[in-house]
Amino acid sequence: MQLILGSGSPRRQDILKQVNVDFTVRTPNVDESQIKTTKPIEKVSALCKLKAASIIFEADDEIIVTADTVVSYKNMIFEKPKTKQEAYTMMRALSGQTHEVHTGVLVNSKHKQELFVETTKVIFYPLTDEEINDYIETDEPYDKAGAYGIQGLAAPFIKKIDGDYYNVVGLPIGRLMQVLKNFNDH
Ligand SMILES: Cc1cn([C@H]2C[C@H](O)[C@@H](COP(=O)(O)OP(=O)(O)OP(=O)(O)O)O2)c(=O)[nH]c1=O
Repeated sequence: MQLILGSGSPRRQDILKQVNVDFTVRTPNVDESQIKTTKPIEKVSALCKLKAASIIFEADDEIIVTADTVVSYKNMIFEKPKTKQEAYTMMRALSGQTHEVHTGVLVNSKHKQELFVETTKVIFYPLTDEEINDYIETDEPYDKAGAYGIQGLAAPFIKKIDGDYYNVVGLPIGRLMQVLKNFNDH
């Protein structure tokens, strides 16, 4: 079996490296705007399927893992902010509140697919305008769902999490390894 990480996300690659898993990267190429659903679980599920469909098997024994992460708050989905204004709005909404981070993961071989969605609750401390404005001046928000990186400069904003930390960073490694352990390729 050869593990292919179907993701260009440096965080997902770092998490797999951290646990000494051998893998190669194949970056998906998709137009995420095709997926119109406003339901977060449906959305991450559809997006990891779409990403998987854009990656070609190069050998019969490959297992290709794709993932997608969104933040949901009330009835809104927060993806990557495109502008400073969007990043501000997301941080302002999350300030002092509880939100959810959902990561969909698809494990795909030529014979079998397994999809799951892992959810982590995150509680933010109340943030001042100065904290938000300083943060959105950094590069950090713009390639991250919800406009923050728990693993970076946003660490002090976090009051509490309930669930898998690695899921917030983009890859729920524990659950993924459980699936891979039991993934019978026949
Ligand atoms: C909430 C949060 C998200 N993120 C990241 C994880 C994901 O990389 C990103 C969400 O974008 P995704 O669309 O899930 O993934 P991606 O575009 O980075 O990579 P690819 O499609 O090639 O797999 O947000 C953090 O790094 N820290 C956080 O605290």
